[in-house]
Amino acid sequence: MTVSPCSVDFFVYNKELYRFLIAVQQKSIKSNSTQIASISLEIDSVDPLVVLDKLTQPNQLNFYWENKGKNEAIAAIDAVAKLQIEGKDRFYKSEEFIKYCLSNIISFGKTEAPFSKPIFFCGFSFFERNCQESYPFSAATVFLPRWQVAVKGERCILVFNTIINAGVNVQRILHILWRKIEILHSLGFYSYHRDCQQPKFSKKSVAQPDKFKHSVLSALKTIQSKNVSKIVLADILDVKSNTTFNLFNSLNNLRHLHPNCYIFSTSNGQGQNFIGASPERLISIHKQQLITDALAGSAPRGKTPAEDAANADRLLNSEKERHEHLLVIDFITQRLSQLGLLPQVLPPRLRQLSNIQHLWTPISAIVPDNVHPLKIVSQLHPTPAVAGAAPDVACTEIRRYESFERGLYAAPLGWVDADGNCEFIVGIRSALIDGDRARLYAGAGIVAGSDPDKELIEVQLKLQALLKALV
Ligand SMILES: C=C(O[C@@H]1C=C(C(=O)O)C=C[C@H]1O)C(=O)O
Repeated sequence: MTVSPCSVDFFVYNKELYRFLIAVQQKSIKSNSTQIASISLEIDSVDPLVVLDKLTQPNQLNFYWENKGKNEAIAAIDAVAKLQIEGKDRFYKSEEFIKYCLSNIISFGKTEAPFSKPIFFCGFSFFERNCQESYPFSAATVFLPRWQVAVKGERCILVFNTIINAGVNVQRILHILWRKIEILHSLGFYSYHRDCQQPKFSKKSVAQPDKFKHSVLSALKTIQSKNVSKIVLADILDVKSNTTFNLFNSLNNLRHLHPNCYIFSTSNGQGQNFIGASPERLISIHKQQLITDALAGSAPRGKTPAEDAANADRLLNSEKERHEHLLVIDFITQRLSQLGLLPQVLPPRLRQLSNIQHLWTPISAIVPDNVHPLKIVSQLHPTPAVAGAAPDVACTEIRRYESFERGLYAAPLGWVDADGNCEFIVGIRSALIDGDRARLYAGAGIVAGSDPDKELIEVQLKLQALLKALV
């Protein structure tokens, strides 16, 4: 049953909700502490991207997440609780923040439905601190949204989180909720048309290709002489458009162009957005079943089926690419074992995207109750897929070679719920959007045997895939 302010059930619900909110308020008064009421209701289906487009304000944090393969999309708008920090223990502090918030949340509604429990949205940066002072996102942002609209298959769930203390007017809160449901219903018929009109880019600068190739050559020498077997080097593409980038049309393009990737966007509430279409899952945990992707080793898609199959064959049999890939598997299995988990390496396969294909090995494990998802994220980030091997040494080299701030690029981005379910991706194939400017990021793993020309082609291929979607 879905709820709407005009349905017959509305009055029953309204009464029940009123009683619930009054009870939460009484608890807040008794315990002299602020409580968070989390109300979940099934509503008529609406596209979460439309919700984000129509309901978000520029000064609010927001988060968008879509996985077409799993028939899932979530929009999270505005924050009732947030943490923005930096430093070595940012994952641990985020975990503590989430646990503290959860101890003050009281839920109402259909909590057995998908995405009906309070969810915390998280974005971390690649390094524990951003060196570039003007970089617009914190090294860690975690927030509990005020509004969350999620679609899973045919079902659409609204979660409304609201602060309750002695001073709030419960009637007014209910009025805000029903008004929002009315607006959401009015958005149900709205849909996007693909916007293929590329803007005119008045300025487009690839960080000089020669500089990138020079860095690859230099990294190869370091790999020969030092205790590091892989360094992932990234490059940027700065674009200035003649109009402001349209975030929602760009995301709509991304989900059509990359249906088998995770589509994501997060805003800092100050006008900047970090968006992308990532093929790489860092971890997902569903009912204690963890899956992580070892994804490294790349080849272009072919123009014909025969060329495509030949490229795939070459990739699967290339000693260099397999070595690059194995470093990631070894690291992930080691780190999971250190946490007391028993990783199972599943058979290797190909992850074929619209313009590129990767070697892909899913790894699974059962997560014990006492291991929080963010503990696993902190153990796994950064993997050799985006840093190198060993990651610590590789990170020092990355700072030496790359003259730009990685920020949220190649870093964990995702959500965690109250039951330890979560999904985090690695923020690759991504861009920072700021008005009429965009900075696109892409990288490639350098190992002994890497060819600077081929690595540059790989990076450019990845950048182009994203550039095509921006409008
Ligand atoms: C670093 C990136 O991608 C990573 C590097 C890959 C490679 O070098 O083969 C493949 C997939 C990703 O793990 C990126 O896209 O920016």
